[in-house]
Amino acid sequence: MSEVKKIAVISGDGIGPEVVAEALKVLKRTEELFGYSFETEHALFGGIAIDQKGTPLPQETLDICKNADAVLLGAVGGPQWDNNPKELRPETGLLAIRKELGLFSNLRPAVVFDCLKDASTLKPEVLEGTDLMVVRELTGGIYFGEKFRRQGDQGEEAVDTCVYNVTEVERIIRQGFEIAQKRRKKLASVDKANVLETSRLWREVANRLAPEYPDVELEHILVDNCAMQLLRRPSSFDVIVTENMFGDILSDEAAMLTGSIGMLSSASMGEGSYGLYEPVHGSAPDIAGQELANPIATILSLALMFRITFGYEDAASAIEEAVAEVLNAGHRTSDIAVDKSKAIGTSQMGDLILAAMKK
Ligand SMILES: NC(=O)c1ccc[n+]([C@@H]2O[C@H](COP(=O)([O-])OP(=O)(O)OC[C@H]3O[C@@H](n4cnc5c(N)ncnc54)[C@H](O)[C@@H]3O)[C@@H](O)[C@H]2O)c1
Ligand SMILES: CC(C)[C@H](C(=O)O)[C@@H](O)C(=O)O
Ligand SMILES: [Mg+2]
Repeated sequence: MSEVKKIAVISGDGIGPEVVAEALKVLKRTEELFGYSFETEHALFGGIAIDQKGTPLPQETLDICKNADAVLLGAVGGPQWDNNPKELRPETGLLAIRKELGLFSNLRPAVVFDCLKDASTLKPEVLEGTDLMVVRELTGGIYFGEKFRRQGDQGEEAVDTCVYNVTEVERIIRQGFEIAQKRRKKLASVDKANVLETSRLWREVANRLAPEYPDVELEHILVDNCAMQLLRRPSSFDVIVTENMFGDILSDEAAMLTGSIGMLSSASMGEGSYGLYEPVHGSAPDIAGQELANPIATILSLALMFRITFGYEDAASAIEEAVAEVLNAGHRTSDIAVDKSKAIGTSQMGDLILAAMKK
């Protein structure tokens, strides 16, 4: 019997509980098939925590996460909290949990499944062979800089500051190089060095580190051009390393290469093997409670947890192969279905993936 691994489970808001429920079914199936043991502990987070505990990130939730080996997160947010003051917003909790757990590196793989090429809005021949990884800096930049309002000469002003120190930049760019070394050895460092001082520091650091990774081909690309090239030549990208806000935007763009944001998984890491795993998508209030959510992003995030935090490559591959098998057999949730009338629901998709899992 293997050692019991502790997983903190945060369902959150909107479709969060629906997609996490499917991932937990897969977790249980993994125990049965491979003999691994997991202990799960559920914690309140986001809008539901604001309603029940008066804060998006209760101390108890943070403690449960810190005591676990990994965290599985659904999504947070919703219109009912959109007009709350900053400290009572679900998204504030999301930034706080990333910071508190030291998760500076957010890995967002975007892989185009052959059978889903017709689900994308782009031409299939453009998507052919696309398999890229966005490495997004997650605990710095404009998300975490000082923010305030003030009175200016022409009325009220709002200020968001973007700060990066050299240590923050160096550790994430090293991540980019190291991940590229294990892949196709191409690194696109994305910045706005023609305008932003933080980006000029970013580029200097990338150039300084490059000689330490002579096997990796480094390309600098401005973020506006990168947004365009992602649609023009997506398959030419291997690893993209970029700052917090650019990574947020480019990863949603990359989602559409795969057909839907419901396909995009993510891992948020610090220095060690501890990680938080969540789909890239949000709480999708427009489809919540209707069995319409695609659970694959969350299920694939669980596969990333098995691979990266626990080193359970067999279980990770079993999940990924089961997802591919179900998609190849033509099953689709409505976000990736060409013929929406044949689409299946959230739990049906989860059940099919379970059934397809093999040792
Ligand atoms: N990590 C997170 O928890 C996270 C991430 C992004 C947004 N949010 C929050 O979620 C709320 C909604 O944000 P949004 O609408 O901009 O982004 P969103 O990702 O929730 O939804 C964007 C669109 O994609 C669709 N979609 C998303 N996930 C899907 C899935 N699994 N299956 C099928 N369709 C899916 C939605 O129906 C919607 O049309 C906001 O409160 C936002 O702050 C949270
Ligand atoms: C909800 C929001 C704060 C979050 C982010 O911008 O990081 C989300 O868009 C994401 O991509 O995880
Ligand atoms: Mg985002």
